Amino acid sequence: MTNDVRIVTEAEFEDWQRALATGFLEEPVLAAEHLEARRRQFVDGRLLGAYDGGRCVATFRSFAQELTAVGGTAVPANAISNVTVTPTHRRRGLLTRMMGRDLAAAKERGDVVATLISAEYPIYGRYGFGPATWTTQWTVDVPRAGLDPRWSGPEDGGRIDLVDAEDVRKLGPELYERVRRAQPGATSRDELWWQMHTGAVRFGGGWTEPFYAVHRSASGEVEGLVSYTSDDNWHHKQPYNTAEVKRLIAATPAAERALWRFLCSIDWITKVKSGWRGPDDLLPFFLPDPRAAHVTEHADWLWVRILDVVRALEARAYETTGSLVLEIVDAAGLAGGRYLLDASPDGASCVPTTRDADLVLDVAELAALWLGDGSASRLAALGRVREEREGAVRTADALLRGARRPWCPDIF
Ligand SMILES: CC(=O)SCCNC(=O)CCNC(=O)[C@H](O)C(C)(C)COP(=O)(O)OP(=O)(O)OC[C@H]1O[C@@H](n2cnc3c(N)ncnc32)[C@H](O)[C@@H]1OP(=O)(O)O
Repeated sequence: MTNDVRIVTEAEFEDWQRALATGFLEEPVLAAEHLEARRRQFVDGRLLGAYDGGRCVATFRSFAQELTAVGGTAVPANAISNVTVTPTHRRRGLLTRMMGRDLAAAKERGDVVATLISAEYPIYGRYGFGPATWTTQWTVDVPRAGLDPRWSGPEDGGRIDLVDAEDVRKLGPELYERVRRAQPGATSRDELWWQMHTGAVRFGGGWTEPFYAVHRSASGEVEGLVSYTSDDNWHHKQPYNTAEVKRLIAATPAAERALWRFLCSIDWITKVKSGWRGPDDLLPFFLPDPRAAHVTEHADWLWVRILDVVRALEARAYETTGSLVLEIVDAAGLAGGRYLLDASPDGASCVPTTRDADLVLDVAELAALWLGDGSASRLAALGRVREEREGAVRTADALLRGARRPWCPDIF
């Protein structure tokens, strides 16, 4: 029997939510308060469900987002989340049908890309998504770092202040807007995000109220914000506690340095867990001994699916001048074709062309190249980019690679 895939009505939300919790192996029935909180996502989201005899057996949600391209332009993105298929209905093509429907709608609407954070690596490549940002977590062994134990605040006239959740909801959004517009790979946050991440709206159990600290520059401007928790490991002979960073954002390297320095100076704290950082984060090099920062995780993070090659390539910035004819293979028929990219630091044009291709690649490979992280040479070595004109791979690397690696600070 084929299951019906359709848009979920408000009256069906509770059943959809139960299916979602089941797919993510969470308690299937939510407390009324948490259900109401989650219902708020319904307002801004596009919810799909698959139904079997009136019961929801698969879930899918997408919502409007912005993604920062290389150079700082934010492009409209179709963010995908809450993808589940109930274990009794797996491997019958339900995800494929929901994805096909949602991506077609996003293309029709004019979104430039679709984005998601993938639960497992093998799921989304088949739909044209490629891993476009990576994340690294470090644990700092504070005594080993070689920092001056007498530190009592920034030396440059800046200051660190502990603040409350309410202050974070007031100060955070403006700071984050500044940060994400300068950070390729960063995605937008809405008001609900700030409420969820400061405890004002709770989706379920597992919330520990963090400490919040802001960094202000010498002129009083808020330039950095950190939320962190600490474990309860106090021992009367030898305190050894771990501070775990939930989120740390900074608009300047001075604010970034000061916040890490602050975390490493808190009495009793002997370890600082960094949370999800960009793979070329400055953290280890703020420490006199960078080896005190151990990598504990390194993994793919934001997956991107290019829906509109012309607008994607014209939206980003280029450090050098060059042209390339890219042949993009797209099995779903959403973005495939041959495109001539003419790029320079003054801007770029991208148009469909009948000229011979310089490089042939799948749309999934274009994602990382577009966001500045991919190496065309590496992809060519793996056989995922085919060079049709000698030197085209080198041109692609010179044109497309970003000066810093992209980073998406959020999970959604
Ligand atoms: C953005 C997010 O929300 S990420 C969260 C994703 N959700 C989860 O991980 C929750 C647990 N898993 C699930 O709910 C399901 O297994 C899903 C959603 C991953 C897949 O749903 P299904 O309906 O079974 O997928 P569908 O039948 O459409 O499969 C399509 C293809 O992908 C393959 N595939 C699906 N899931 C996986 C997987 N986890 N690993 C490898 N291959 C997979 C299928 O084998 C199939 O391949 P084929 O076309 O070669 O036959």
